[in-house]
Amino acid sequence: MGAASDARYSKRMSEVKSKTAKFVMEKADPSCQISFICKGHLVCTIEPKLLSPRKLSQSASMPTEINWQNVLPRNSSFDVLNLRGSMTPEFPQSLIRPSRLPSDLLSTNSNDVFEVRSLQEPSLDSQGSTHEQDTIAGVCAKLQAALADVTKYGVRFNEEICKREKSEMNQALLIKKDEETISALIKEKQEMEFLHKQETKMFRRQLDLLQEENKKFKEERDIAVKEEALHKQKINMVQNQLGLLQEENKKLQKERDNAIKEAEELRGSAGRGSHVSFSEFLVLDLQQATKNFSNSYKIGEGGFGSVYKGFLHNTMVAIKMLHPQSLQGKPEFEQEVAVLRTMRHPNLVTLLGICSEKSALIYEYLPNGSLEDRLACQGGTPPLTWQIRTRIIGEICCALMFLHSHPNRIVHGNLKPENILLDANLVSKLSDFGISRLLMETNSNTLVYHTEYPRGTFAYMDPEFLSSGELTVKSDVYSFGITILRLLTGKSPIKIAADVEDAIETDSLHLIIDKSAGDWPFVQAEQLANLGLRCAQVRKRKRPDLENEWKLVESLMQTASLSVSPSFTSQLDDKGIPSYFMCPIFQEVMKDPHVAADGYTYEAAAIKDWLDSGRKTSPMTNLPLSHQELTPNYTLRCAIQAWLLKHS
Ligand SMILES: Nc1ncnc2c1ncn2[C@@H]1O[C@H](COP(=O)(O)OP(=O)(O)OP(=O)(O)O)[C@@H](O)[C@H]1O
Repeated sequence: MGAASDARYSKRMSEVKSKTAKFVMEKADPSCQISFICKGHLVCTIEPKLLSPRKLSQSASMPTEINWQNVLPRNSSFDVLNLRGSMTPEFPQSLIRPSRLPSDLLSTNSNDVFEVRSLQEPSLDSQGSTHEQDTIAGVCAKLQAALADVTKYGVRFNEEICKREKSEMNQALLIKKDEETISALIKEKQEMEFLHKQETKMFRRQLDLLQEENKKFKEERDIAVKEEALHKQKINMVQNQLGLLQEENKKLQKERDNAIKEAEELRGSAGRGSHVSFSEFLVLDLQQATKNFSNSYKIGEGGFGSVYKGFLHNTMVAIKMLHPQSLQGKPEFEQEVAVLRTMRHPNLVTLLGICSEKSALIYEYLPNGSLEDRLACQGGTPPLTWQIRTRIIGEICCALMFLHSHPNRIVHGNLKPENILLDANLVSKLSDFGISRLLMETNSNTLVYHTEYPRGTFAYMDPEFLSSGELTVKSDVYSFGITILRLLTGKSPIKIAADVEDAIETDSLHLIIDKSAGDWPFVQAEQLANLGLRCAQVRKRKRPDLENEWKLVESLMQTASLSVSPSFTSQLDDKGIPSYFMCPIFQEVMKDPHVAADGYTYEAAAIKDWLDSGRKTSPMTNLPLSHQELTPNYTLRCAIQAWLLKHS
């Protein structure tokens, strides 16, 4: 049994310390051998004493009533091991054996106990022995109960010890793990430090490189800044020089214009030269207007060259550049300039100027492109209505009559929808005078231009001009006829006259009229078809004079109620009258409008009075008039009449 609590153990300990142990030592049966232990160490042993038979009987009769549970405090650290057996008077040493060493008692095996075996001594007398036996049996029973308690307690103790040991082992394991983790962390830290050192080294190297680069960059930037400053200085100088040159150029242009004016004044009315505002442009002007002939400014390409859109002297213009390698281009360029600079008409494209250095022609810009493109609805534009088509026929008729009756007697020579351009209000203007010709009077009093190389667009070309090389006003009438049929049917110009003729003969004209133009009134359509066919006769002598057809054209325009073109109505004066209808001299709505040599339209009586009074300059521009001829402006007259009808 325990000699004392573990806390009190020392190596020199040789006797029991606890009260209970002392009590047991004193009270235990002398036959018992008891070993006292503390913290697993044997402290002392009391040996059993051999008793005399009397003493033995005494002791046998003296019940050993030790209730160990009562003796030992429950929470005592003093340990009572499992004792089993019964007290005997004789307790031979050989019968007591420690089954295990005290340290082994940590085992939970309930059999790990000191075993005490009692030997039943034979009784001395039968009565006394029976009583004695009963007493011993009772004591034994109590002792066994006590031993059972002790066994239970011991098992619990063992369990407790096991738990502690396990937790200690776990702790040890945890400590081991912690140690491992710490060593791993230390290793990692060392690696990190190593890497950090390496990175720091690299970073320093890079920093050095960057600093070097930065230095270089700064040096280069300083040089660039200096160069830029120099460059700017140079640009300023060049700009100043350019400004001076431009001013000088303006002066020169002014001087030149004045010189031309003077020359023309000297030449008098015989002069056929420039009299309307017409300029010579610099290549620089054109470059600025077209962002150096950028492709995004290109609007067309023809046999003559490329056409660009541009903004020149606050005006939108179209610039036609002659192909540098074009052989025919140069004479065409000169022809176009010769014709257009002397003429102004509402249905002729206005030539604003030229750039001789680049052989460029500068026109007013016509935003709706060519009639051919609009008939083909190129770019998704809506189809032209029959009313607009009828008006265009009237306008072109008017332009041709103007050209043919001009003092210079001009034949356009290349009339076709590609050469009819449309302004913002779809008012048509005849363009491309490159192969137009001034007619000469022949011996037979007919006006003809003769060439061995007839040029033009085959489908629209007068067949007699093709075969004879004789260009006359009737050549334009033929082209005009084909253009009328094309506007009426929307068909290709090749064989168009034959197709329309067939349709009329077979009463199927309605089938070939262009439906996209809307509900063309049949009578009107038929009249136009017949007019087209008359003009497109193969024999020129069968073709009509346009003046003779004008009445019909005028009535067609009026019926179509189109004569008031949007361009006329768009500019109304305070009384709501289109300003184009007013005579610039009389300031009244015109009844008989006529175009003068300056391109402006006047009331016939007003301009005649002006000229008869001896004045030789334009009432609008004050510039000399190249001639005194007056041409009726039929389209305008038609427009005025329709407008008056509507507003009466
Ligand atoms: N004044 C203008 N305003 C707007 N566009 C124009 C103008 N002049 C020409 N164009 C555009 O440029 C295109 C080509 O012009 P044009 O037919 O006059 O060139 P060209 O070289 O004389 O052609 P061609 O082969 O008929 O001789 C036209 O179809 C038209 O789209």
